[in-house]
Amino acid sequence: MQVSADLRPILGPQLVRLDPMRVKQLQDPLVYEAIDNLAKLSAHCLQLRTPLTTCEKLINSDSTLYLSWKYDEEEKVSRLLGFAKVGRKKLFLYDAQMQTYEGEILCLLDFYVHFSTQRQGVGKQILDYMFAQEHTEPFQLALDNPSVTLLGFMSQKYGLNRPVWQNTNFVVFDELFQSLSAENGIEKQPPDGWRRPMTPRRLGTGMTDTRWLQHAVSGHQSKGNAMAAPVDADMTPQGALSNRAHQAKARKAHILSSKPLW
Ligand SMILES: CC(=O)SCCNC(=O)CCNC(=O)[C@H](O)C(C)(C)COP(=O)(O)OP(=O)(O)OC[C@H]1O[C@@H](n2cnc3c(N)ncnc32)[C@H](O)[C@@H]1OP(=O)(O)O
Repeated sequence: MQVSADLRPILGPQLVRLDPMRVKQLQDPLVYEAIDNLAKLSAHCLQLRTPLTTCEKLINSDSTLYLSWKYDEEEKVSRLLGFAKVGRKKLFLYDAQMQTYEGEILCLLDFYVHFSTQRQGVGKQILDYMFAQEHTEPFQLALDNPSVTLLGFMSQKYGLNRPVWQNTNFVVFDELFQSLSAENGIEKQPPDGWRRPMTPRRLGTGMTDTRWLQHAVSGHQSKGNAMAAPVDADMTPQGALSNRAHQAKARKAHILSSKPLW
């Protein structure tokens, strides 16, 4: 995304952290437009009707944008290369054994590198910078409805290849739960803001044990959009990389295209 101006005095270094206050302080229509246009490409890539990211939304949110850009001395233009938008969200999660957890976790909400610059290491640079700034390890990140490309990226660049899909379309990695589990018989302390709720009480006759958890949460509550069809719990990496990503994408597209009920 090209801007015919030298953005060095405005943006500073080539990898920049833009929290809502910083975005507000930019006060530069050129930069706002360039970020919004890059976010539109991200939405187009994911076949979303509305961009997940705009500067206006960022200013009014508690999300942070990590932006990679560079100034081309020869052509005297600035180019926005890619961005990652993250935010902390309180999530209710279950692991592959249906143990339940809840806590605040850093979520990757939107991640895009301009198509002309992909597979040149920009995405990894952005996430590495983000992890350092947020004092977070890659396995502690939740991905909001990740694309197949993003799952491949996390596997290849960070060795995270055991995604655990949640009914909310978030994905966390098995390593997150491993880091919380007992070591040498001693239960590890969960991170701040985390607790593992008691095993849910049995419903009905008790014939179903914990199976009800698989289908109990059928839609994204915050979107107010419960769906009739539950997502199949295919926990194999292959299944996660293909079927479930497509299902999640289809569900998200459905949610975005649904007419409001009122
Ligand atoms: C929560 C969410 O935001 S979900 C949406 C994620 N965004 C997208 O899917 C949009 C399209 N993709 C992109 O914008 C980028 O490819 C990103 C952001 C996923 C990664 O950025 P890049 O700058 O390409 O990453 P980087 O160069 O550091 O690493 C490349 C790795 O990403 C993966 N990857 C990137 N593009 C592709 C592709 N077209 N096909 C398969 N794997 C790919 C591979 O693991 C690749 O490693 P390799 O080139 O050694 O095979």
